[in-house]
Amino acid sequence: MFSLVRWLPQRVGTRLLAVVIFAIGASLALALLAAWLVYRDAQNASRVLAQQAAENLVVQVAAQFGEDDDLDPPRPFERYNLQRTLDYAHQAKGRDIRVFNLNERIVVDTDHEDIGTPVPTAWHGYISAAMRDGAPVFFSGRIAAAGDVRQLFITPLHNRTGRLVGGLAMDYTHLADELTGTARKTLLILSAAGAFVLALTLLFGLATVRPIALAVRRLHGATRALAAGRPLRPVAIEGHDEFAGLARAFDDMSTQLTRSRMTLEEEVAERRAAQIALEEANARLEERVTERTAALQSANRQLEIELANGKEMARQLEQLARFDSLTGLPNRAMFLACLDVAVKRAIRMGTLGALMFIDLDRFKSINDSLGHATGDQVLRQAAQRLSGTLRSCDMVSRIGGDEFTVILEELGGENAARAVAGKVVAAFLAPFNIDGKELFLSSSVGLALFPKDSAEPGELMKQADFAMYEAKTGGRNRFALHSEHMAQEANQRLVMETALRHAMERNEFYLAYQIRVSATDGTPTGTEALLRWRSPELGDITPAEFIPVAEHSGQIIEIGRWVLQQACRQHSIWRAQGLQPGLMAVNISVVQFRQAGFVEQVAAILAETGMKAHDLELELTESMLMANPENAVMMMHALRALGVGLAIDDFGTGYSSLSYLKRFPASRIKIDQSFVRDIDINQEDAAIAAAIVALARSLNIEVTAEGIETDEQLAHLNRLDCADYQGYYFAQPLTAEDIRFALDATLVVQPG
Ligand SMILES: Nc1nc2c(ncn2[C@@H]2O[C@@H]3COP(=O)(O)O[C@H]4[C@@H](O)[C@H](n5cnc6c(=O)[nH]c(N)nc65)O[C@@H]4COP(=O)(O)O[C@H]3[C@H]2O)c(=O)[nH]1
Repeated sequence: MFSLVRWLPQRVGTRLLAVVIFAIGASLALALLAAWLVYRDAQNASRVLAQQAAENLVVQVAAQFGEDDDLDPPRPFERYNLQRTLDYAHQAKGRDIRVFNLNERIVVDTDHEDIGTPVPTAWHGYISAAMRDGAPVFFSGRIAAAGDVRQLFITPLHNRTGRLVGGLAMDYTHLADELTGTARKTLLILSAAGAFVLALTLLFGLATVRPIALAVRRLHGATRALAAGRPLRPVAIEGHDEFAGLARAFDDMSTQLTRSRMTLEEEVAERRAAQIALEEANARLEERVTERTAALQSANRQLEIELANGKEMARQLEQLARFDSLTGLPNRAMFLACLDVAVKRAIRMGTLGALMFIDLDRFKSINDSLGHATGDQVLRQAAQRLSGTLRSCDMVSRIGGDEFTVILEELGGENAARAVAGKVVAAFLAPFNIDGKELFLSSSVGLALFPKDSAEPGELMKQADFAMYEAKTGGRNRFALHSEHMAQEANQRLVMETALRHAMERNEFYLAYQIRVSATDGTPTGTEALLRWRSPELGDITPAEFIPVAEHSGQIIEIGRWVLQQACRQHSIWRAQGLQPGLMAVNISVVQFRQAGFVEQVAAILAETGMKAHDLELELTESMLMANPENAVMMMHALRALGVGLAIDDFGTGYSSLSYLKRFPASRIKIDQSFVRDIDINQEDAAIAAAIVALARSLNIEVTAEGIETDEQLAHLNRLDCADYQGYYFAQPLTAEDIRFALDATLVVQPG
């Protein structure tokens, strides 16, 4: 049975099943209706028959008593007749009948035992209805309390005059059973069959519809989820029916869909990312395009401005290329071009021209001490002064620094050139007024004539330069004309410069040492290292000759370091030999002093040679310090910090301001030879020497007098308060070897 129930839904569609159930139900309902109708008709028929029988009986009963007779109580005869009539009816037709009076007491009954008993109380209502309506009333009820339910009817009973005298109750169950028995059985069978079929159908329906509904609900839910785009879950209907097949197909489709959706989502995500990246790249591109456009526009504007300014700039560039921006005078390039033309013209025209080189004396120290702004103003005023002094046809140029040139053409003769040079020198005698301050400068002028001295511009320049150098070394504030002698000198300088280049590597230098002695007891207090150059080609050359050349060429830096190293090393050797060399004085050039890292160089040499710093004394010239006093003070402090002594050489020649002297941390002052030379015969020199000593003493600075040659000089100096003496009087500069012996000897100071 159950396997059938399970099998059926697999083969029958839900709708078909519903139709079948409906058809079976409808057929059963129709059959039941038909049976019920038959049963009802049979029942009605039994009632009609029963009523007819009752009416006959009533007629028969009524016929048994008189016209006005009553049934309460019935007369015996009447009762007898009535009883017989009923008994006959009972016997003939099997009908159970009773007659009751108006008091509802049974007066005649086919069941004799009930006569005289009241009718059952349950009948009262039906009796009243029948009496009131005058018509029979059918009902189901019990005759005895413990009896079966019977089909009964009650009908009123009248006597012959028509007066109501009681009622008649008849049990027509047999009749009804006869007529309705078949119909009732049919109805029962149909009902039972219908109930069974319906129950079976319901069971089938439930067994069939439930899984179907469940499957349909799951599938429906899944399709709705699919339609709404929600995540899909497996429908998972087991079995082999259409729903299971559909569910599998649906699950397969869901899996495919999920995969393709995931792929699609990935693709969408990738595309979205790509789109975002593209949009960002686009935005960046746009930004850059905007920036570039702005930059291009700006560059374009700039270009337009530059183009507009182009001509002006070209003009300015040309100006810059040919003219000096500070003074507005022609520059070196322009000057050279003009000189070339001037020389050629002079040759062609047979005239005389002159090239004038002008150098401003003391300009460097003004520039260093008062600053470049002041220096620039001086240069501008110098340019104006020159231009104002000369004729407009004379070409004034500035060729660099404080160097000016003038080209003079068509001169009457050599004297004319001298006259112009004299005018230039005179022009610089007047002070320069810079920001309310008066500055005194002078000029050194060199002259070369063309084509007389040379027809070659380069050579002319050199000649004029040498002449200017000559004027400068000759005491400044003057002019000098180029001469053969000068040319020779210049040539010699050139030769010397060339020879100097090889002097170091060929070991042509050596040091001489001049002893310095104590002014009180004449014992050696130190030595001064003096540089010597013995050139194989040029012979012995004095420092006074070659040091300016070495300074000019810059070779002095290398040479000076060598001197310092050599002197310190020698000092250490003497010490190692057990001598007491005292101080070692070493001359320092202005070029060395200005050199960056000079202090470090001194420290390194001391360390390298093992010499004690306090045994070393560096000699600096007064003019060197005054060239840039501020810087000099700084440098001197740094050197003193090393422990090195500092002597101001040639003191008295450099116009030191006393205020500066106070600030220079010098440990010694050397009175220049020029004051010592005539100290015994020249009162002024003697006074200056005395003043220097007094000043130094007041500043607690030691004094050395140098260049002492005679007893007279010494005698005069002995009256002053010098610490040391130095000069040929005591010792010539000697070789290191000779110094060894000299250091041992005690030199006696001759009293004046
Ligand atoms: N007439 C006379 N002269 C005397 C007497 N006693 C010494 N002298 C000379 O006077 C000079 C003294 O040196 P200075 O004043 O520093 O003057 C030095 C110094 O300024 C410079 N010099 C010498 N050696 C060096 C050096 O190594 N480096 C630098 N930068 N300059 C040096 O050259 C100058 C000349 O040096 P030198 O020719 O050696 O000349 C030396 C010395 O020989 C004397 O009694 N009478």
